[in-house]
Amino acid sequence: MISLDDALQFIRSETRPLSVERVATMESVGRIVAKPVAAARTQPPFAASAMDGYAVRAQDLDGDGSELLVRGESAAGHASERLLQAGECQRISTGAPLPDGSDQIVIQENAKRQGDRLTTTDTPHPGRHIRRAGIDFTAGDTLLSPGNRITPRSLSLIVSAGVDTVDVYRRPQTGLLSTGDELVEPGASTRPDQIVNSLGPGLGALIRHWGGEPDYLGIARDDPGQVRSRLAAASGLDLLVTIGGASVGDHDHLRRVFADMGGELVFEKIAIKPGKPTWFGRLGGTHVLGLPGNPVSAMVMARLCLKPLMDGLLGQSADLPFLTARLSADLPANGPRENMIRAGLEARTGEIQPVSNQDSSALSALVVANALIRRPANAPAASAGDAVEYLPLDDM
Ligand SMILES: Nc1nc2c(c(=O)[nH]1)N[C@H]1C(S)=C(S)[C@@H](COP(=O)(O)OP(=O)(O)OC[C@H]3O[C@@H](n4cnc5c(N)ncnc54)[C@H](O)[C@@H]3O)O[C@H]1N2
Ligand code: MOO
Repeated sequence: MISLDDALQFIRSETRPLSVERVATMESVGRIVAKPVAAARTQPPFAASAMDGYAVRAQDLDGDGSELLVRGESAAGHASERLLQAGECQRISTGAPLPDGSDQIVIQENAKRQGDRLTTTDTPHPGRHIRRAGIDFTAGDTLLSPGNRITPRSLSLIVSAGVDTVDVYRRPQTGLLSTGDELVEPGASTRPDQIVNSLGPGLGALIRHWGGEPDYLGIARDDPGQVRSRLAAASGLDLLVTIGGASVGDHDHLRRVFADMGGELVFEKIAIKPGKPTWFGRLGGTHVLGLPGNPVSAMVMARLCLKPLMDGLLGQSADLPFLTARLSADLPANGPRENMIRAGLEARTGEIQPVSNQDSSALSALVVANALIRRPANAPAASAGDAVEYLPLDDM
């Protein structure tokens, strides 16, 4: 058995970023940037008013009731053609281009207008209420860098910059294979001795959420021939995730068939709870990650191993973002396996506490939890108030 850290080291050394493809900006949310994204235009493209009011020449203001002649208007989308002359001002709206000759905005609250006469007691402050051209970015500026995930926020940014396409890493094509005679697909009628294949949809959603393209390969029954044909169907994919059949039972054929087909094992068994039977290898050019069938074990190990594996394929850091919090309850000494305790982190107090049900089949407890407390192998008992490492579960 190896440690989680060693398993992650193997995963890192086995994975390389996938090839790069060009996608339309409008379709790019969730993708990982592979090449720097540069602005195709400057924003704002012109000096613009930040307020509704009047564009003036600062030198025309004396702070003592200056009187100006209102001539012309600059509205958003309708730039004024007029050059502002001495003693003149122009009506201007927020976001409208500054007329040539003006260098200050008087907001309308600070002015009194009668016909084409404007009086204001504003003092001269060149640049007041003006957005210079390019205060957001200038054409050619790098807006997004390799490794950045395109979010709704960054989509708005690159659309404003006139970027039509983005070079991103190809999505990992990820096969997903359930195994077991007891499994029934969601929605089908079930006998009392059957179990709904809940991990198929759950892991499929995680694969999509983490930037992959899931390819569901169905349920392989506990039959070596069927397991073989499903493994063969994964050839050509970047990654195959198998569920169940990872342990040592008489009906756990997966690992034997994988070896018969020439699969090369990188590691088997991690000294961790839950998730000990997790294994990792390669079949042809396809990475294979074997997750245990117990639902909590599978979900936890997906977070701990599948996410870093996919991150590696997507040119991302494969590190797990552990944080620190204070315990609000005592913990007993830990055994020889590192323990990932399902826990609730109270955001208000920053305190963390295990949820009551730690069974590796209890999805209800995983859903109540929002974090995993990491207890090192053989850790001594811990007391309320002690600092512990935890992993937030907010991205799953
Ligand atoms: N003698 C030993 N027995 C077990 C060991 C061991 O070391 N020695 N390890 C235990 C641990 S730890 C785990 S975790 C489980 C993992 O077993 P498998 O990966 O072989 O999983 P299965 O036996 O196929 O299933 C276990 C459990 O999970 C349910 N399951 C399976 N697939 C799904 C699915 N797609 N959706 C929902 N539920 C699923 C299955 O019905 C079983 O209840 O082994 C221990 N045994
Ligand atoms: O991890 Mo098994 O993963 O302890 O139920």
